[in-house]
Amino acid sequence: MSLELLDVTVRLGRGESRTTALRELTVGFAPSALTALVGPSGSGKSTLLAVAGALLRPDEGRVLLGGTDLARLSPAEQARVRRERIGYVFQSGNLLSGLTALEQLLAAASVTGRSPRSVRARATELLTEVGLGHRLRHRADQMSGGERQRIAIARALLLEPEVLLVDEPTAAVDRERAADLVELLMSTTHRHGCVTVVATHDPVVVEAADHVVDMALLRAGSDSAR
Ligand SMILES: Nc1ncnc2c1ncn2[C@@H]1O[C@H](COP(=O)(O)OP(=O)(O)OP(=O)(O)O)[C@@H](O)[C@H]1O
Repeated sequence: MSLELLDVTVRLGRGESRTTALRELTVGFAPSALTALVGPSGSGKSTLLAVAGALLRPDEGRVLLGGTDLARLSPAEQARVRRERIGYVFQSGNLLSGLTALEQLLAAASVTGRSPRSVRARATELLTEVGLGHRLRHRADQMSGGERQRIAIARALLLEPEVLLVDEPTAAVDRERAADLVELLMSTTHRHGCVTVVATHDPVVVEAADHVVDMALLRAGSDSAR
């Protein structure tokens, strides 16, 4: 199932700080592919992820996931799409305070109606894949930024979303770990056939990606895909 933004315009802020963050932007993201979203600071990468993830309703334009226009859904329908179809790995992490790494994943699964028991083995496997197998029972709020980011990746992958939106996944980790994370995101994308969009400045991600979309070129009216 592909994800398309058609003629999307987003204005943010009020009064003097009012900014057109995205202007008449059209871009498509293919399933079973990881797209690196690059571009200078302020070019709209985070805004694009928010619109693509039904976190922000565009002022104009359509956001098509399969046949569904996410921009036209009611707030309740958008919430359901967010819960059931989209995985987010954002810098803030949005982890729950007081819970261990493993509990973060089990709690996320229970929100979508899966029993903790049925997902425990898979959650353990994913945390091991992101290099936290030895820290399953450590509290996430006592871990580093990079470790918390890795928990957020494992949590998103556990729910096997159709769309995986990732903001700067390698910003807080060392080079070796960055390569491992990219490999995990790539293999998961290809295995599950999801649409993966990764906003990044990191050449490690750009090199590995199936496609690259440059916000600077999009704004100029075209996009670069390879
Ligand atoms: N709440 C807001 N109010 C007004 N303008 C905003 C707001 N949030 C973002 N902007 C502006 O919208 C534009 C796009 O911002 P966005 O955060 O999407 O860029 P980005 O490419 O993700 O940047 P970075 O690489 O620095 O994270 C920028 O010009 C930014 O200043």
